[in-house]
Amino acid sequence: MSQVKKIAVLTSGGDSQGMNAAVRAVVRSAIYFGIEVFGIQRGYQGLLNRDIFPMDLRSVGDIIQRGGTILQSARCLEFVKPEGQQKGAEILREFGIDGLVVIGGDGSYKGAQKLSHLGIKTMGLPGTIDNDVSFTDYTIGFDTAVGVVVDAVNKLRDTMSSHERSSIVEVMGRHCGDIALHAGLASGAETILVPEVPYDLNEVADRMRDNFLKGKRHSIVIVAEGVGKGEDIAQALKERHSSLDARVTVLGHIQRGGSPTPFDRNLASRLGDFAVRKLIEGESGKACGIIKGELTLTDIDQVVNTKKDFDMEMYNLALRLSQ
Ligand SMILES: Nc1ncnc2c1ncn2[C@@H]1O[C@H](COP(=O)(O)OP(=O)(O)OP(=O)(O)O)[C@@H](O)[C@H]1O
Ligand SMILES: O=P(O)(O)OC[C@H]1O[C@](O)(CO)[C@@H](O)[C@@H]1O
Ligand SMILES: [Mg+2]
Repeated sequence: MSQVKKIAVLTSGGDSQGMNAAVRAVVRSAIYFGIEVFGIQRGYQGLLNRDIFPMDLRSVGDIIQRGGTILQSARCLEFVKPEGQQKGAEILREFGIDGLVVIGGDGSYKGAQKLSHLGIKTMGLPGTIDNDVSFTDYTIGFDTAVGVVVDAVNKLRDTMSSHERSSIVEVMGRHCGDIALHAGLASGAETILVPEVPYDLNEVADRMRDNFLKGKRHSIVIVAEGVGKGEDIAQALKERHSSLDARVTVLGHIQRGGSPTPFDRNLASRLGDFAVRKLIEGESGKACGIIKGELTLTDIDQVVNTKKDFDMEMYNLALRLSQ
């Protein structure tokens, strides 16, 4: 018989497509295994505000296909402080909650780590478009966000080719170039600028000019926001070669919206159920992930202390194929 009788779930940090599918999976699996489930509104802020309510099977109906998060999300500064974390742990105890599932990114994981050190059984689920969480190949929302970027680049290509222009596309990913990399390879971008790889703007400008001379009719540059502003890059390129007619598109929060892809829905469903089953088995202070298709469990301490590797092979491939 499981020691876990009541669990809670929250979504934290920037929302991501598939968070709803993850919440649904947590709620429905918990109920299936005879566990009471509570939702916490607005992440750690809602926890501190005691915004905690029971969830049932119907409360997660009709959400698997919806972007955003029905639990809403927040960035809560109070929770970064030890007093906030202490208060959060006390509130969870007051509600009789024996396990907490935190769906969020690397920052949210740090909050879960702190709660776990305070004796709360926690499970992290990687929910962020950034794909910057270690010990998982993919985070929930990343695939959908990459799809949004690729769709936008497809459209930009049409008009850029007609006018023989360059398109500078600024994409999200605070400190991580994964959205830029995966969208860049999938959309055939000639240049991918990411925080993980140093670059020389003179070389980038020369390469773009040469590509036009070789007969290319457009040039796509994907810039991860961690590198700098697309507008500044465009200006710098034009200063090097005035022939480069570079136009900037900042995709912004559109990347965080829309219906999750089947990949994100399935990832979220598998991970949500896995988190519940692992809590029942007595696991705590862990992060759930997927590595080479297999669901994995890693100490959350290790996850928050490890920076995710950047895939240089994929980066070089993208450059090779876009000659
Ligand atoms: N060091 C920390 N200790 C405790 N809590 C933290 C810490 N860092 C972040 N958090 C909590 O997690 C929340 C979300 O973190 P953050 O804003 O970094 O987003 P995230 O979870 O990384 O998601 P994303 O990067 O996708 O927006 C913070 O607002 C804060 O409440
Ligand atoms: O929505 P906000 O708070 O402006 O945060 C934007 C940041 O959140 C992310 O979208 C991740 O959730 C980052 O890629 C981006 O830098
Ligand atoms: Mg983050």
